[in-house]
Amino acid sequence: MMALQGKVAVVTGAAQGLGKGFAEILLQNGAKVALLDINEKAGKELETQFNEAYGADRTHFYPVDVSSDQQFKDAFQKILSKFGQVDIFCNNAGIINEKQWEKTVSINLCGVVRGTYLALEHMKKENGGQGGVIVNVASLAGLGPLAQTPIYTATKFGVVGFTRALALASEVANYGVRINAMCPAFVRTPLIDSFNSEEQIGQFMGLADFTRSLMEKFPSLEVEEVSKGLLLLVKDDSLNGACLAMMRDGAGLVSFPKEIPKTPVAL
Ligand SMILES: NC(=O)c1ccc[n+]([C@@H]2O[C@H](COP(=O)([O-])OP(=O)(O)OC[C@H]3O[C@@H](n4cnc5c(N)ncnc54)[C@H](O)[C@@H]3O)[C@@H](O)[C@H]2O)c1
Ligand SMILES: CC/C=C\C[C@H](O)/C=C/C=C\C=C\C=C\[C@@H](O)[C@@H](O)C/C=C\CCC(=O)O
Repeated sequence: MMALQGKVAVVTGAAQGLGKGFAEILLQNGAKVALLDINEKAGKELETQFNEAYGADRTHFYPVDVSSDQQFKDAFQKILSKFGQVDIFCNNAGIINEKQWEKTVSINLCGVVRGTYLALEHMKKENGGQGGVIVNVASLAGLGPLAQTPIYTATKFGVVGFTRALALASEVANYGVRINAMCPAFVRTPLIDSFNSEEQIGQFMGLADFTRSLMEKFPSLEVEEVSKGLLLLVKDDSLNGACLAMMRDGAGLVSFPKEIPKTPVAL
């Protein structure tokens, strides 16, 4: 298991919700944490709260829009200047917006790619790096379709596929970096109210009751429960290319079929 004492972690979308929970559990386990978020007010307030709770200078906030290549790169350099290294990188920032769907893709998928590649360039052994672990936050909607949010679903399937492919590349090329994905079902954060917002859901508002039925099938998890899943994917150094599915009735590592289950058709 990876010891976190003295390690340096980066968490995107850290100002609230799951990202705040992930940052806190990493701090509680001895890591220093760089908080990245587009919400500057909330991020600065959380930096102060965490420094008071876990010791001065254990946390620093960096205002970053993960859809901006330059902002992400600039922040990463500032993090290296302040902390000297990055051992853990959690790409968590994400939104639901089926109307501004290019924005959703740019944040949920492209933002994860940007963060992953920044971390990988720093961590991989062929670049003189010390190795490390990257956790990309997908969703249960990255394993099965969420009818009301086809674009969000596409981004999460993309995060799962990208993570698994890069984990395989890391194994084959011996990068010394582990890359895993988290696939939680509904979690009690402001994000899940999106399904009721015409501004975010647009043409799919008529499917709100279908999502409500899914919320009955998958009762909401608490941030604290999901944060334990992050800790597992960070600490268990046997896990690379793992997808952790998390639902109220339990969590499990997804077993992807070696062969695609299919019904033969005559062509
Ligand atoms: N809440 C759920 O039910 C649930 C379930 C599965 C997966 N997820 C995923 O977990 C992640 C976090 O979701 P959450 O529920 O905590 O949502 P949230 O809305 O509570 O928090 C998201 C955070 O990301 C930040 N953010 C948004 N756009 C950004 C950008 N362009 N650059 C930087 N930061 C940005 C926000 O300011 C906010 O602090 C998302 O990727 C989401 O898809 C959420
Ligand atoms: C409005 C959306 C709110 C939050 C999005 C967040 O990512 C939460 C997603 C939660 C659940 C998604 C469920 C998707 C369900 C279906 O695709 C279905 O096929 C189930 C998929 C896997 C089944 C797991 C199981 O039953 O073992």
